[in-house]
Amino acid sequence: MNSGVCENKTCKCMPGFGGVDCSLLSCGSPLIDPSQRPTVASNTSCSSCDDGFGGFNCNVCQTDAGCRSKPPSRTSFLGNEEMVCNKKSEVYHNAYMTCAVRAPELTGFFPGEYSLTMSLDPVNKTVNAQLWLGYTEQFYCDIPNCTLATTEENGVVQTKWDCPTLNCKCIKPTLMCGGVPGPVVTLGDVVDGLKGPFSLTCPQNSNECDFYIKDLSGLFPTGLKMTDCDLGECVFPSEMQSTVTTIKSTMSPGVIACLAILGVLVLFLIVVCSIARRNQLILRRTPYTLNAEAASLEFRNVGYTLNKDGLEILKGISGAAPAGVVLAVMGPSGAGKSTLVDILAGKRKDGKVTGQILLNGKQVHESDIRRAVGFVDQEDTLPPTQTVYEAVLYSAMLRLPEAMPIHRVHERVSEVIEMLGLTHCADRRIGNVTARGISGGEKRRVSIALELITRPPILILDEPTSGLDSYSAHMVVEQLCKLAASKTTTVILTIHQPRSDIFFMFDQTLVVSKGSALYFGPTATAADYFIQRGLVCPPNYNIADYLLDIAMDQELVAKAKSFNDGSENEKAGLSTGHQTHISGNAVSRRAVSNGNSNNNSRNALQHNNASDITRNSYETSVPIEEEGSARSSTASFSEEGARKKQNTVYPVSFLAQLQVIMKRNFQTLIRDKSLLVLHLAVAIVLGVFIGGLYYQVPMNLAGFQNRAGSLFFMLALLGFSSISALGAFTDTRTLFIKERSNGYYPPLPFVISTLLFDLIPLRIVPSIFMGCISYFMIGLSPVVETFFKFLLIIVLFNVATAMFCLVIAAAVRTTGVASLASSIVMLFMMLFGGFMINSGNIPAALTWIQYFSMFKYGFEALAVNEVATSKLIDNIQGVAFNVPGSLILQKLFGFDLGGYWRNMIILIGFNVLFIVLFWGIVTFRLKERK
Ligand SMILES: Nc1ncnc2c1ncn2[C@@H]1O[C@H](COP(=O)(O)OP(=O)(O)OP(=O)(O)O)[C@@H](O)[C@H]1O
Repeated sequence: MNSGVCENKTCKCMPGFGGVDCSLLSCGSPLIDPSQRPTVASNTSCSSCDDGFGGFNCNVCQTDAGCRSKPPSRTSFLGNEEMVCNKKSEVYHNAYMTCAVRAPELTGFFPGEYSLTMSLDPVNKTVNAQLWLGYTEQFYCDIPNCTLATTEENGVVQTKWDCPTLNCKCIKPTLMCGGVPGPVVTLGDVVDGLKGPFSLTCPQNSNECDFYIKDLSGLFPTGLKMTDCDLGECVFPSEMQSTVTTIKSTMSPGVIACLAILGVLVLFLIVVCSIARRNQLILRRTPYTLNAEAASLEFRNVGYTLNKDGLEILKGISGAAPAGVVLAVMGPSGAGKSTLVDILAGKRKDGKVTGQILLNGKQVHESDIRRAVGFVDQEDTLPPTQTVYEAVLYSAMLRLPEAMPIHRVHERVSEVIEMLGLTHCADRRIGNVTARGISGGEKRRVSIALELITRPPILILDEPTSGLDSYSAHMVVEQLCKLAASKTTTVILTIHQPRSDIFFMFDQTLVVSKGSALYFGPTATAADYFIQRGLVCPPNYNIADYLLDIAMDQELVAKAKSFNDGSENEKAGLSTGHQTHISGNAVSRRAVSNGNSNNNSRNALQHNNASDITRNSYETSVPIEEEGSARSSTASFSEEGARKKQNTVYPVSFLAQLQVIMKRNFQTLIRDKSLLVLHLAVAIVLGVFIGGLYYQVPMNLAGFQNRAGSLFFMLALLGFSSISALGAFTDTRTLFIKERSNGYYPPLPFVISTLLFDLIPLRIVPSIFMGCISYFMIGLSPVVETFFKFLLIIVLFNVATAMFCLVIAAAVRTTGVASLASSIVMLFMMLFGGFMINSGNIPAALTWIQYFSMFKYGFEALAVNEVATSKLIDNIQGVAFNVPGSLILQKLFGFDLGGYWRNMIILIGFNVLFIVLFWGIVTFRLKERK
């Protein structure tokens, strides 16, 4: 016992201990050989010590004379020195100490007077300690590898022993360690399991020391105060070389590290913001032009095969849309029109694409095609809470050059809105299935307006007239023809079954049947082409309908294809050249200007001159230049080059993108109040409910259960309310994919804006509301610091669970699967959260699960914060007890009592991890694939 070294039933004891197993106190003085010192019976004290010595076991010198009363056991370095008694806290050779221990928490369980004896050895860097209740030793500890530092800070000198580990042994049977009847609680396991670190701090001119063992900090929240300390060692004066270090800084290394990380983060943000601002200013100063010249698009042998089953959807289709024409791609449903225009627009396809696409006669990269093309999809994906004007304006602000003055942007928006006949509904909200807004046809035109706003060199539209009445369809196609005629934009569109008047507005027609081109050439000569092949359009029959009839009937298709007039170029495929298109264009324009709904193309051919007049009038109706400087599309591409130099392919800077997206998200939040109001209302109602249920809980056994229950229930509510993030994100996800694909903005500003507008109003504010209400109603700790630490944890927890749901929402496409996955994971996290099963009782094979539970960290932090410093006072069957809450937390829940900050940091870690995951998934997964 007591660190004695025993061999062959003989023990060599430490000074102050004796007996066969070193369990008895020895008296006399440490100057006597330990084996010669007189011992006393167990559980009794030394009645007297040698002169000049005192303390529990006569180890502590009191006077210089005492140290000199016997010959020293070692020799002085200087030879003729006499020993002195050093009573200062700075120890040089081997000091002994006896203190009374003040620990109200301990006396609650084990009443009596506590003393601590210690041997402090700076040479061997060890400390040995024994705790006594009365004169009965309860436990002892061997503490190796200590470092000793004596410091002076603000004039106060103090000595601190820091030891990383300790080995303690509880002595049985004793009151504290068990084996005797009486105490409700024993500390045998706790003491035997102590690991450290340990520290002892003794100020110079004080008889009080602080004793700290990390594992016991929960048991003794107010600390273990050592009073009436008596310390002394016999040393030679030459050994007393002071090593006092003066400390200037008052900050701990942890605080300094945190401040340094914070500083680096702030610096990083400042640098990023400065670069972003610089880029914005450069873009604002860059001279701009809008595209003023249409581009041509030629496609050769375009084929498309599905990867999964090798199905050939397109079979070598060729054609061209020269600059400034309208090319219509027609064909029956499923013929491959959408697939073709997707490929022409440079959209990412799942299958294998073959063939060539030439922009302005040159083969360019797919991304260059995407930049040159404005694409209007078959489906309308629009922001439902915006008005028509706002939707077009936001598109303009994201896609027109940032240098363009805002009044010019507004003018351009009004111009496009008017062009598409949307003026009457400009201030109406777009709406969706739940909130009715503008009509389907108006939505179609808004989709076109969003793309038209930038006046792209090529505009590709998939079924722009679907869902429109014949008047609107005519108007839309007419506007597209005007656009093409103005020579600023080439238009390629798919159309299912146009009316004849619309049909003759197209310059070129490509008829697709089962993935092959049946006809490509001027619209006006389509009828003649088929007449030559014996396929005559019946009188009074819409020629467009007749073409579709042929395309659907494989016998007729075969007949058309088998005809050989000797001119391969005139067969379905690439047509002869530019002149052909111009003449075709001229023919069709005539049909438009006459309002001719006659289906026969021969009639159309008779009005060639009128069509030219109409074209001229188109040219004057659409402004070509912006801000006075006309530029070719080549010039526009060099402007792209300037943007590339600034590492951006977007016309507006990152800051401008962020500003526009955030403004739109803010409007959505304000206009679609349901989610915000619901979250706040639920937070308030549930806050009051929890507060009422656990109203002013007392600090007894039942109250302890209620406190822990209320904290866990709060976390459960917040965790499950986070699942709403799934639905909220699913709504915006489709819009993001479409806008990203159309080059509105990159993922980062979207991610930042989504996080800000989900986390602040829907997670942080409601959790603060609920926390504030329930905290004071339940009667949790009134300490201000504890309250703010509580709020910090529930906010961090709620943000982490919401981020987790956002990650699931981004990763899983199906909302049903995403909700199921989130709910199940949430339930498992709850199960392993520390409330439902004690962490010490989890089967070994499953213990790892608890480390993934955000509930565990949140609950442990909340419980430790709330209960660790409080006391549980109750009376069970007449037995009164007064137990520190910390003991219950440790024993009942297996919690680490010093774990508040660690749990908080882990929750922050979860947040950071989920934010990075969310960004990664949005960036690398949420891409349009057709
Ligand atoms: N990724 C795909 N997986 C399976 N089938 C596909 C895929 N892409 C296209 N197809 C098939 O290819 C054919 C052509 O599709 P596409 O959408 O291009 O036709 P469409 O002419 O535009 O029809 P509609 O006028 O009805 O929109 C259809 O039969 C379609 O089912």
